[in-house]
Amino acid sequence: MSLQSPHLKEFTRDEVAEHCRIDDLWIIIDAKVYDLTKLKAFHPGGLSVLLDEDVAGCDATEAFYSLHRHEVLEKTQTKKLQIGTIRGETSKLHGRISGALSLVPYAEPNWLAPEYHSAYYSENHRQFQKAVRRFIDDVLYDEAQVREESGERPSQAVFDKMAEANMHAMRLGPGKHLAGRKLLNGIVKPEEFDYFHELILMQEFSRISTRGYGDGVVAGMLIGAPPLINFGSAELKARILPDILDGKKFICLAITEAHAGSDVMGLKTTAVKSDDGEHWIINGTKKWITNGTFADYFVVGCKTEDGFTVILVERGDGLNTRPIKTTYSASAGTAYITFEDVQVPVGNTLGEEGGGIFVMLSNFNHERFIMCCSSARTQRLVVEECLKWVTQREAFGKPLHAQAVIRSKLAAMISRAESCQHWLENITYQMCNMSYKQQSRQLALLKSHSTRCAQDTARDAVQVFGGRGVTKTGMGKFIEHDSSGLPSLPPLPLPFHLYKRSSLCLVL
Ligand code: HEM
Repeated sequence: MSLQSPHLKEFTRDEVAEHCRIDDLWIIIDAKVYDLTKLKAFHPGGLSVLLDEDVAGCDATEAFYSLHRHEVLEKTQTKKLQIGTIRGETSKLHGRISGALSLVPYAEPNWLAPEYHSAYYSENHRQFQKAVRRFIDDVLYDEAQVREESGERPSQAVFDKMAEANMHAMRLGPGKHLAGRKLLNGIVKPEEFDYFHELILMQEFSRISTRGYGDGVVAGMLIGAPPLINFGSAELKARILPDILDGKKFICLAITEAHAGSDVMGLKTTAVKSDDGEHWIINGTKKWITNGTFADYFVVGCKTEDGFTVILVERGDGLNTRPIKTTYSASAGTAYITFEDVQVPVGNTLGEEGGGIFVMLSNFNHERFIMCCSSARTQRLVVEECLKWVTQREAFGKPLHAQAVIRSKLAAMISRAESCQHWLENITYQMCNMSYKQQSRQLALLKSHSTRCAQDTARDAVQVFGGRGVTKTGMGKFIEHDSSGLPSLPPLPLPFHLYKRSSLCLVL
């Protein structure tokens, strides 16, 4: 049975060739016939390129793919331009297939490639990976691309679907917070969920390749909820945690200030006890707070009489948030926060009064782990984009990959991605078997290694893509996205801004 849409006709190549004029302009791309007569006035690449003698009325497949991403053909406006197909021929090229593995070499961690073996992953991990990929492709991917650009935060519909699968809870890693929850339709039992499941989850999330939206999907919870889980009172946890894990309420970590960032003891926000000793009165500011614009709860680092104390503040009188513009998308909800005589019950203190530094440090290992997962997977995406580009792009009469200098860069990128992934898997195995305290040194070293590799790979990718590596749309858009914010590293063909990505920063 033919799946061809009824409005599409069949043509021979000779018939298409007759339509090669400015007022009657057809082309063939991958056995599909497009009428570009109306597009020509709006084509971002201009008219003259469409009238070239090897484009107008011709098979422009190669010319098209050397300049456009496949997604251009998937847009509704482009689909309307298709008038038919070439008789006796079928299309061979397709875009992303939901849930599928990439066929580009090195685009997937090698435990997912059929020819490789791994001592770390069980059959359950493999089933879990398939289900998570399908979920992310179906539920998050398209919205992420649109909202990264518009700056809107992730929709409540996405949060709800994530909650239904218990994604929010799983993203916090193994632990008691999973108890009694049905994880991704029951694919893994809460007590069997381990750090490899978490690694898979984090890496599959990184594939959406939208930094702001990615952080908008509750990065605040990843760093804000652990202090509540580990140091909050039973009453506080029972009242607040379920709504957070169910995606109904949002929490963030509010430590950094305009005055001090990593110098936590230099913070100026104060919390002073009320005369009756029942409340904290908080005054001060916080800056660069991920998810702050939409959070309901703020885990706030304050200067107190005894030193540094962490307090959970609920959105209310005296607390105001406003968005601040950053290198990445406003989808992340990055905020500047002001506290003016904000009154908080003393029962909202997390951990000991004056013991805030311990509360903060206690989650660093896990944060490092998350960053290592994301950094290793993002490098692989860059490798995939580069491999696709050097294959389809021709320069000096041959594909880019025929140039030795390009092959050398690709080899270096691939080696870096492999080294980060394999060290990560080894550490993940240790995490499944070591105490939390024992894990810290290895994780800190891996984070340093992985983020440096990511910077080198971003720099090489910009060189492979040339001007497209600094262009927000088109072929190099993911490379620009990944490298924007990085400080210039010589020798570069063009100046570019370098990147400060939470998952790629160099702090140990
Ligand atoms: C279905 C047919 C086509 C559609 C819908 C289309 C659409 C587009 C779009 C959306 C862009 C902007 C890409 C971006 O930066 O995001 C673009 C750019 C461009 N297009 Fe097309 N195009 C088509 C066919 C062609 C063909 C056959 C050629 C001939 C070689 C061509 C040449 C170009 C050029 C030179 C650019 C500028 C590329 C750049 O800035 O790097 N287009 N086109």
